[in-house]
Amino acid sequence: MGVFSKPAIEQLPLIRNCMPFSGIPLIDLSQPDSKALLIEACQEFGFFKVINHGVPMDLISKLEAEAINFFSLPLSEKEKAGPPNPSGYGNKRIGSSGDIGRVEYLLLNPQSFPSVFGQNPDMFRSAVSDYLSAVRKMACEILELLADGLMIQPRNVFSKLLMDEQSDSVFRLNHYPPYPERQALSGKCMIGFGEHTDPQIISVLRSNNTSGLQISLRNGNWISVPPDENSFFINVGDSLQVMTNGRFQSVKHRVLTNSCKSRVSMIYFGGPPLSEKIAPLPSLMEGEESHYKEFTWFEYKRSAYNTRLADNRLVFFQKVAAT
Ligand SMILES: C=C1C[C@]23C[C@@]1(O)CC[C@H]2[C@@]12CC[C@H](O)[C@@](C)(C(=O)O1)[C@H]2[C@@H]3C(=O)O
Ligand SMILES: O=C(O)CCC(=O)C(=O)O
Ligand SMILES: [Fe+2]
Repeated sequence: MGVFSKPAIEQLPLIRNCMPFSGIPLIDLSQPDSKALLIEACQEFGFFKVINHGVPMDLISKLEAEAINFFSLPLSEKEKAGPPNPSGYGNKRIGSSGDIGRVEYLLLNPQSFPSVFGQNPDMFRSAVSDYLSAVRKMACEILELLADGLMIQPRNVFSKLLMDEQSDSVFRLNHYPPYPERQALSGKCMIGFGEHTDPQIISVLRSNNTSGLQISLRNGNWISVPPDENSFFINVGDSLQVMTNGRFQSVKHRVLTNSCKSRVSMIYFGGPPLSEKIAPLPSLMEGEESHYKEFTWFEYKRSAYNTRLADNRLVFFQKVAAT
């Protein structure tokens, strides 16, 4: 992969940061009241933080150490694992429509790892695989609680899509180096990962203790999410928005760079099989019209991957309301 030209990245706007927000919904998975809180969080924010999640800390630390090792390699070594389509190393360019950010990353398809992979590919592969099994289990538990909360049966309507052998899930490791020079001078931040919603059903994000993640509230205000390396953050994705006929809404989020510390994040994007029809669940539709045209995950993904990060990808699949 070629070196990204300096002027293009320098043209990224500087953004004024905001105060960390203390009102992010907190779900304790060990508590019996978590169902109702989960539903409220998905309706109000499309985003929440999870504690008592059951993912062993040693799996998280092992993978984080592998990721740090990889990102510490010389660029020429990392580029041997590129480009990131569909799996591999990427640097500054996000997707194929011209988006850029202050980030380097590994995009991994859990089913097919790139063959060139840092210094000890087998250790890396097994750290990713152990982590993903535990995180997918937690994601399924959350989706089953959501089905219970919505009073949908069977309770695995969402989770079975992630458990399917053909599930089209993605895993991403992001590294945001610190950018002290311009930021320190201006007190503003640069875009690490531009604003977007995630197209899949659910995303499970874990980061180290470096800030940067922001979400957009329903009123359009951006708020900073205080980092917490011991917890997970969950995003409602576009597909879950459609399956709930808009009752839950996918959350717009972005990452700003931190002026003095590296941020390392790991995100599991739980997606359905490519052939799966994505449509509102009939049991949620009593007396309601579907807000969406019919489409498969393959059709949505193909369309989404041709859009820019900040685009509203669902707009092409929305039914125009009759007047
Ligand atoms: C600009 C893009 C990058 C993206 C594909 C897209 O065309 C629009 C969606 C982007 C996104 C956001 C969530 C995940 O990070 C991702 C892997 C995904 O499934 O959709 C990325 C895509 C990417 O980086 O290739
Ligand atoms: O790196 C992060 O913290 C979030 C990145 C993100 O939203 C994504 O990769 O889709
Ligand atoms: Fe995202």
